Amino acid sequence: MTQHAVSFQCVTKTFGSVRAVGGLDLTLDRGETVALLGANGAGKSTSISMLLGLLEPTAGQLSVLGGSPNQAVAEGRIGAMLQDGGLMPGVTVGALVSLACRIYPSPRPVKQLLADADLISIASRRTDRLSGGQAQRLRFALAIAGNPQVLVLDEPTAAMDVESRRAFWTTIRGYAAGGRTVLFATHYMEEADENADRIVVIAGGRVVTDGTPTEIKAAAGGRSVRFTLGGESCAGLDLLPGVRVVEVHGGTVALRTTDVEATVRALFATRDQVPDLEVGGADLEDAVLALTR
Ligand SMILES: Nc1ncnc2c1ncn2[C@@H]1O[C@H](COP(=O)(O)OP(=O)(O)OP(=O)(O)O)[C@@H](O)[C@H]1O
Repeated sequence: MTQHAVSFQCVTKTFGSVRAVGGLDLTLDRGETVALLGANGAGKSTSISMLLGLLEPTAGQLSVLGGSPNQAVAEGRIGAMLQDGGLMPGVTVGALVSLACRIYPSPRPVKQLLADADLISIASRRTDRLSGGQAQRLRFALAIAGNPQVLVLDEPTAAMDVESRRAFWTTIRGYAAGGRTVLFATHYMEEADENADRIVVIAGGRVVTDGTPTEIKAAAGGRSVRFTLGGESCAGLDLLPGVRVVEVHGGTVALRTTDVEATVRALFATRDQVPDLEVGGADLEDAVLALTR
């Protein structure tokens, strides 16, 4: 029996002439929280659908907790929150959560679920009267009703404002802290940066980058040092320690560096002055773009 929570081995999926997933090799260990990033059409949703047994791979092997996706779904060992997961209309939040619990062999207690998803105050509200954020919290409760070891979230916070998003991630982190595996697809880089142990970037349904947020930012030379040239030449800036890229816009220079301290020290050693110096935080979005370009 495999140790992996999730394993894709050379998985492909084609729809007619469209190759949505082109040989995906990816394993997730138990207890990991992994962000799946990629441009529109990169194959994130298709991969997630195969993981949940909603689509059959055209070729390759896929397993969840050592068994097939369908087996894991039936046993409540994998739960999911999908982008357009419909909610049964005309019933209350509490009734729908109770109903979901009855489907699974070892569900979480209904009260616990309502508390985990912050639904207690709206338990008697009808599901078709919920705000976008409340509906997402309900989808989250339904996703964890079977107490799954693997939780899959496809752009879970797309309909949420900043505050709801923050509260939602606190809840997810609490759930993941019990040794569960969480895989989430997102377009929000800061969400991946703040919440994932590991970031996997896919393009054409294949992994192009896989590492911790820090590793990915470092690999792309993710920090920037900016200053005003003030009449001085930019010759030699590309030779400063750590510098990977030199960009000059008007009178401003931006250096992308893997070693901010060494770069700044060398700058001061080689110039009389470094006006308007700014050190930019590592930017995951830039890093991912640089690595997928
Ligand atoms: N049922 C389908 N029939 C035909 N083509 C499909 C089907 N589902 C997906 N595709 C195509 O497969 C590719 C991958 O789509 P997918 O939805 O998996 O990407 P994604 O990374 O989830 O994109 P997004 O970020 O926009 O949600 C796209 O080119 C898409 O048009």
